[in-house]
Amino acid sequence: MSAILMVMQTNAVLGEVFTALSDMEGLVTTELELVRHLDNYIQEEEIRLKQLKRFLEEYESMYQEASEDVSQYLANPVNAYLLVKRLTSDWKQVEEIMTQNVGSIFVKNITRYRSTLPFPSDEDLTGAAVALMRLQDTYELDTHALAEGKLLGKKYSRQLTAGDCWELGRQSYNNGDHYHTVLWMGEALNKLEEESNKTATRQEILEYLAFSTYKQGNVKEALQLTDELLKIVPFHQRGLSNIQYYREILHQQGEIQFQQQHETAGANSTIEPFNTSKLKLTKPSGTAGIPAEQWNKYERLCRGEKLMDPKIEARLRCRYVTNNVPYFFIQPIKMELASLKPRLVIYHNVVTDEEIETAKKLAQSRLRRSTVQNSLTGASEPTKYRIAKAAFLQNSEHDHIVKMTRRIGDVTGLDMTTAEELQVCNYGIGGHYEPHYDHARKGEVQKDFGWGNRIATWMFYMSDVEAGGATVFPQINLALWPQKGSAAFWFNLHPNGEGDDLTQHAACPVLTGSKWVSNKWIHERNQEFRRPCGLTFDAEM
Ligand SMILES: O=C(O)CCC(=O)C(=O)O
Ligand SMILES: [Fe+2]
Repeated sequence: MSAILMVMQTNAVLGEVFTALSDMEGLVTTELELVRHLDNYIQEEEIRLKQLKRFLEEYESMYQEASEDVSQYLANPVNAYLLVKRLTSDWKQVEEIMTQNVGSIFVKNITRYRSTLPFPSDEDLTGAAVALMRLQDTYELDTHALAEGKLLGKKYSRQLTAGDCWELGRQSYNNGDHYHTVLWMGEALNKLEEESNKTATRQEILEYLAFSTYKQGNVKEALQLTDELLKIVPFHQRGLSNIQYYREILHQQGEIQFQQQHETAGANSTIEPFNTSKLKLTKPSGTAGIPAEQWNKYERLCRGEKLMDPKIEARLRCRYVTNNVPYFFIQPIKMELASLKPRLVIYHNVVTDEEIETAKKLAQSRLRRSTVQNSLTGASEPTKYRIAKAAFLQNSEHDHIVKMTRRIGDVTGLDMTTAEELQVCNYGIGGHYEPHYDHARKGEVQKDFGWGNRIATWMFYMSDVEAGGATVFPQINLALWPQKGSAAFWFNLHPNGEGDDLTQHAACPVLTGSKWVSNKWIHERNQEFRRPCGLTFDAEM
């Protein structure tokens, strides 16, 4: 991935809802409203049907009476009158009730709600499905366990139906992701067998599963699946041409004999569970541009694997610091050394719960899908590299923000007047930020504040995260686990102004819970006497 530079804000509509958990909470209210509407609608329809039933009963009983002896029945002038009445004015009422369109009134009301309540879009659905796939890959989650609503051995949600699995497979297929299509269509196929009320059809599942199985390089299995599809729908156009194609490939590979080419591949008449472990499947690797082994390390760190050299780890200590700030003499700050090279520290209890609440509240209504600045064009655009929402807060907005900024200045000894505004960031389902550098690297365009490059990053952790969501540094085998109230600090640039490539870092996808962080990017200008520039790369901070 070309390094991502400035993180900006936009009003981009794509995936506006699913990208932050705080906005997703609004969807629960939306759903409650819809449930209430549907309930009212059903009640109204029931009243309507009751009225019709009353007419029916009356018509039936009158008919019964009349049919016993028609002429005697009609000899009664009242009966004659009632018969005429029933077939004229009464029937008009029946027709009116029958044509009452209660549904469309409710639909209109709901449409009106769409502008006032948060509603997810199709992009949100795709985004949420992609996020689930990302979690599955990063944390090596088993498809079947996920479909059972289990995460890390714990039952979290209700089971997915065959139809739900099919939909996840279809979303993956539409994204050109055949690996996850096979996993989820396979699960859909197995789930379908257990269902008494079918939520998908075998035919629909097989159509996707067969093709994606082929795309993943399993021609023989694709042939069998297509064969099964053709047993259900013998004239399936695409199925017929695909099976021909698969047979030719297998024949060329010497896998089947010529006479077998026109025979069915011996698909079983009994339905066996579909077993993906027998297939050759290739997991899509991360973002283009990040070497596979680096991506692999990033994922391992996210999963909590310990990769740091124990000798280095043994040199990491905790201590209390005062930085010669009188206030800190009374209450020293607990500093934990997380890495020596580059020097990276964690400060504990450096932001209060009240300050966190203020920052979240101020940001809440302004959270926008994070965009990144394209390093070639300089344009800000929404991206799959960073799925989160962010807002920038000015010091003038609240005394708490001033205090937070001042504290960063006091602890780091750096000048805050050239720092960027405080960026508050919330991650939603599978929200993440792929490996990147905070500073502009050689040849890259960064929004120019006239303050030089981002010399250092200060990041407050404003929440704990139930599972996942670590900040990892793949080049130095380091994972930081969010701890509400603490902050991470590191220099992105060497003292000579060159970027430090070892500071590459990423936000792992959030598995469960909600993650809030806030970044203060500190710039080079005005730090000349606070962090004198050096000539070497290795000068200590
Ligand atoms: O959320 C995190 O853990 C890291 C965020 C980050 O690296 C960034 O916003 O630049
Ligand atoms: Fe970053």
